[in-house]
Amino acid sequence: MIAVHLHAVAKTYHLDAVGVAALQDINLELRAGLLTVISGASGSGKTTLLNLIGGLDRPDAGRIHVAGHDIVAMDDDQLSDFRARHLGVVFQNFNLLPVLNAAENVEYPLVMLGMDKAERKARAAEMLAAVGLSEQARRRPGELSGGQRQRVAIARALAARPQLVLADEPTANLDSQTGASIIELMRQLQREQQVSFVISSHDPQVLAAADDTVRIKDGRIVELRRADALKVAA
Ligand SMILES: Nc1ncnc2c1ncn2[C@@H]1O[C@H](COP(=O)(O)OP(=O)(O)OP(=O)(O)O)[C@@H](O)[C@H]1O
Repeated sequence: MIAVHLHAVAKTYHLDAVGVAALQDINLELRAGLLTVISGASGSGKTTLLNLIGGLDRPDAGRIHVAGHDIVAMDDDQLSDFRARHLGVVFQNFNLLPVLNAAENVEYPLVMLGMDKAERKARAAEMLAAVGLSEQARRRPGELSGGQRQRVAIARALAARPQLVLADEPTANLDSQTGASIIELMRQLQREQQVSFVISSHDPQVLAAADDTVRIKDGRIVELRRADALKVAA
């Protein structure tokens, strides 16, 4: 099963009169139910690639299918509905809403989906328990450590039971020990919930946890490594 398929994808940003080719001729299939890490130096195009897969940005050329859906063909409303139902997103800087407590942050995407209140509350409690934060449910982000904030963000990303979770440098703002516990948590949830994770990172701890790895350089794929079936099943 293929979670993400990119065919001949290109993206150029225009700054004044100068064009920056952020991605060129990207052809890639990411396997479903695995943890794939996209690595590469700063400026290589990792964030651009995740933003295209997540429908936050649109390619100049090429086709992108996510969970079998052609996301380039969708209009903005269809795309935001698709994102809400099928994708979870984890950011480098956590992106929690500061006025909401941990449980409310996790519930927020479920409100957007129109889920009823009792089900929402139960799901948020279940997700906070899964990331080990039941005790902190009523705390606001400002009262949590960086690692705890990222756990809340992971609970939020998984709350709507998406098929795919995208995480852009999720350990970049954490010390290495906290980063290690976050990647271990993502690994565990990815396996338990059989969800596909695509993570951009140059953190060696994150790379070590990957099934498949894609390395990009100057906007092009320079290496694709796929774990063998034995490791994937382990
Ligand atoms: N909104 C934008 N406007 C103009 N240029 C951009 C924009 N976003 C990215 N770029 C350029 O596109 C290229 C790829 O950037 P991208 O952010 O995807 O790389 P990255 O690998 O994620 O880098 P980092 O690890 O530093 O986040 C870079 O040259 C960058 O300067």
